Amino acid sequence: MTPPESVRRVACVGAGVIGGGWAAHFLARGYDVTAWDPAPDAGRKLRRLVDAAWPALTSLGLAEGASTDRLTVTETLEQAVSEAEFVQESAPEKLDLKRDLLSRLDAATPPGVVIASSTSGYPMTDMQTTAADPSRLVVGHPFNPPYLIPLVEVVGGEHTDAAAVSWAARFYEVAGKSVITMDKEVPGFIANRLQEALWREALHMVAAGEATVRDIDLSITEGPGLRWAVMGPMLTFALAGGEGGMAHTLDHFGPSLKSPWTRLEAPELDTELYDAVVAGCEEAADGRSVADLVAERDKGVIDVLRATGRLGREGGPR
Ligand SMILES: NC(=O)C1=CN([C@@H]2O[C@H](COP(=O)(O)OP(=O)(O)OC[C@H]3O[C@@H](n4cnc5c(N)ncnc54)[C@H](O)[C@@H]3O)[C@@H](O)[C@H]2O)C=CC1
Ligand SMILES: C[N+](C)(C)CC(=O)CC(=O)[O-]
Repeated sequence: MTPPESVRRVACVGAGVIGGGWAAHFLARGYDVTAWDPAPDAGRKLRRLVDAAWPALTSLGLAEGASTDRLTVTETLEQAVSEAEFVQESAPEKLDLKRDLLSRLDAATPPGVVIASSTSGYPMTDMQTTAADPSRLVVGHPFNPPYLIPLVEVVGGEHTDAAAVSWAARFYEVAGKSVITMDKEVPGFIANRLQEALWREALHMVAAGEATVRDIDLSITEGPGLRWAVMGPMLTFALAGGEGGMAHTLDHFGPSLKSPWTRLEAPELDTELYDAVVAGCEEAADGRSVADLVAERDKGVIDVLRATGRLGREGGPR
């Protein structure tokens, strides 16, 4: 198994929105990228996506030797992976298709090479059922576009070797990604469960004529979204408790979790959950006081407002 730090050749199988974004990311990080996709015009679309992303990636800073010339679009899947040291699968989100494809990739990829799926939510346990060597199959779930959004969620299936999960996590770090490695297989992983919960509520409100699509998006971009680029939902709500932190937030706003207006089944806010959330926020604060966190949040929000041209307009941020 090639050490993650020594990988030079990456294969991207499935080169649509996400596979193309992965190819752009790996190219910008200086890798040789081979890509295969069965669509007749996939190569042209892939090169168009990469060329469109390249100016932004150049402005962000390319790795030494990075070049779009290091992209090779192959005629067959087997050619794409024959010398790959890592494989990123980004085919359609269809379970049977992924099962068959991962088996094909397993058969065609040199032994010991980790194969990661971009799946948005399928457990690897459900996808690795027919592969001859399921031990090297992991989930490496990206966020669109992978060449700009750093997060990748890594998790194995029941038959995945723990070494493959840790290898993949390390490789993604070396390749410039922000990695969350999950110990438990949870459909939808972490971020999709969170953002799709919000999306479900938004769809309910549109269906009930309670909010327009425009107002739903504005409610985030002009509200919580500004904070979420700087601080996640837990620490953000800890600051809602002022000096009392998350403990006060839970005491003050916990009962509203059971409000009749919510459509989402709320967990029982029992002592175990209460203590876990409070302790988790204290750990995340990492010694920073509430005042430190408030200052950090406010600076970050101002930076985001400025970066998105919303600072200083008449009437303040809009
Ligand atoms: N679009 C998004 O925002 C995100 C998508 N994902 C995941 O990435 C994967 C790909 O999604 P998208 O890129 O959005 O879809 P897409 O439809 O843009 O691209 C899928 C590509 O797969 C190709 N393809 C079809 N059958 C194939 C096969 N048997 N083997 C290889 N390639 C095949 C298609 O020609 C197409 O180019 C899915 O698992 C999706 O859940 C993950 C994160 C975000
Ligand atoms: C819409 N989606 C479920 C495919 C989104 C993702 O999986 C991650 C993202 O890019 O938000």
